[in-house]
Amino acid sequence: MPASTTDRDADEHIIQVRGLKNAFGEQVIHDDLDLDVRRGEILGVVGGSGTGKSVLMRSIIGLQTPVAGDITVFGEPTVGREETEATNIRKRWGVLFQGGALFSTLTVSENVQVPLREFYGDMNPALMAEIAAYKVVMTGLKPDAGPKFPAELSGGMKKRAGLARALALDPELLFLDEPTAGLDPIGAAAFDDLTKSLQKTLGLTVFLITHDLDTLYAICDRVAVLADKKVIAVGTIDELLALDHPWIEEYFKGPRGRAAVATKDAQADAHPTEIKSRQIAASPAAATEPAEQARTTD
Ligand SMILES: Nc1ncnc2c1ncn2[C@@H]1O[C@H](COP(=O)(O)OP(=O)(O)OP(=O)(O)O)[C@@H](O)[C@H]1O
Repeated sequence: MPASTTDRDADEHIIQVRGLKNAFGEQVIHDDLDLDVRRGEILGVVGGSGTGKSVLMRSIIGLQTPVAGDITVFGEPTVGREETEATNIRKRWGVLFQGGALFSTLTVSENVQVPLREFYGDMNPALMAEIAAYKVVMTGLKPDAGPKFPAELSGGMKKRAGLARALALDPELLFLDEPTAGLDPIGAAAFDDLTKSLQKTLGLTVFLITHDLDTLYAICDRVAVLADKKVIAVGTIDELLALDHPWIEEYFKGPRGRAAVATKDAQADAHPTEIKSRQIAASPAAATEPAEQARTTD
């Protein structure tokens, strides 16, 4: 039987948010916010500090109960679901929280195994360790990172370890909250390349909160702008600039925005047949090298 229009839309939009309202006491964070995230895209989410980017992410993944509104992920409603019903949806996404949020008393391998234990507690421990080792290497860390504790890792390595944990369950959807914050420019660029490469090879959809203009230009298919308690615009950067909105103009055409464009253009000129944001391999070494190039953040 052919899929109905509704089914097709739900399939195309991995995340659908309608009429979202969030408030903490008198402070209204979101009011009548709508957003669609398309299958297979990297959606950058930007907005001034405190506009509610992280609260939006937490609402989508069920850590924040909205005052009003509907959220569907993979076509399934997530607001007000019973824990047991939500589990099947939660298995299909991975989350990298701001700062990595690794458990400091667990090794990298044990951190990566946390979601496996949560959702597949009866899995053979040797298999869990094997899966963890695979995810560690997949994120560009050396195999010997597995037995290390977070305190023994650089900032870039911690982010990769957090990403390895987010990938533990082979998710279809990845949430990244400011993944390049605190990284040096080369480490940040390498992390961007890693994200793009994972999106392509694993067919991931990525919801990416960032303040990093280089990341937006380098890897995001579309960008959603949060302001005035809503998503005021979604589109490619060119589409957003055509809107003539003062905040968007200021954000993308300010000095840092211009620097990000200049970096992108310079690299496109250097590699006219393959427009790569930065020619930095997503290698473990790159994540720990000192800064050598300019990088722009807002
Ligand atoms: N648990 C909470 N209790 C009360 N207020 C909260 C809570 N979580 C977030 N807020 C408030 O909600 C607003 C939005 O926070 P949020 O962390 O989503 O902003 P953001 O856009 O991600 O900011 P930034 O870019 O600085 O990380 C802020 O004013 C914050 O203080």
